[in-house]
Amino acid sequence: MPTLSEAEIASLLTPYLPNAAPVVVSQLSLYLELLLKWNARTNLTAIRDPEEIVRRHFGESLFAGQHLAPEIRTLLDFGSGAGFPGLPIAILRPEIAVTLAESQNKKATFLREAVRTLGLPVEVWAGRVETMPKTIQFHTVTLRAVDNMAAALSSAAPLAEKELLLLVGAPPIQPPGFTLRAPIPIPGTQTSILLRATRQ
Ligand SMILES: C[S@@+](CC[C@H](N)C(=O)[O-])C[C@H]1O[C@@H](n2cnc3c(N)ncnc32)[C@H](O)[C@@H]1O
Repeated sequence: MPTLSEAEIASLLTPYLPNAAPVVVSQLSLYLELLLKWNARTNLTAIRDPEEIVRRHFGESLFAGQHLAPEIRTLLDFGSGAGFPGLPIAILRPEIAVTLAESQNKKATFLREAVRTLGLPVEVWAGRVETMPKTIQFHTVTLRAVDNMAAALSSAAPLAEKELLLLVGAPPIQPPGFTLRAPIPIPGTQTSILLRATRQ
């Protein structure tokens, strides 16, 4: 028996993604079970309550995913941790080639297992973003809850062809060459906002 039924997951997601498609909810259910199993023996996320994982991690990631332009084909999730926001975005928008970059080995190992279990064509870069080939670019780079956001942004900016999509507590300094758009409130939280920075 899954920890939460698919109906319960869909209901918890309603503020972030009304009318989630059944295929999205069933993929998220698999992801939740795997995350709970791994998190019981290795610390992937401090959020342990399944409903909170659905709301905060899945919901906020899917909310961000809905603010991506329809034409996006490539996306890098910088410091993906246990997969947020990149993996729910890959579930929501399977036509996007998503790369999850994560420098901690145990988290990158989990990400590889999650991608295999979910059967998603997602790449995992197990290392620091700064060690990626300098020639690579992605349409959009996402960042959520990355420590030292200023340093992360200066590493992320050259990789973003069009846009940075940030889930942050407060607007950061505007990265050179980008225009910060108006902050978008995220449902269910006063502590973080969604920010788009588009290349000028
Ligand atoms: C606080 S966690 C947040 C994870 C996830 N984005 C989330 O919102 O739950 C930040 C993650 O970024 C990773 N990280 C930080 N700097 C990185 C870098 N330069 N390259 C790759 N991963 C990085 C860390 O290992 C950590 O797992």
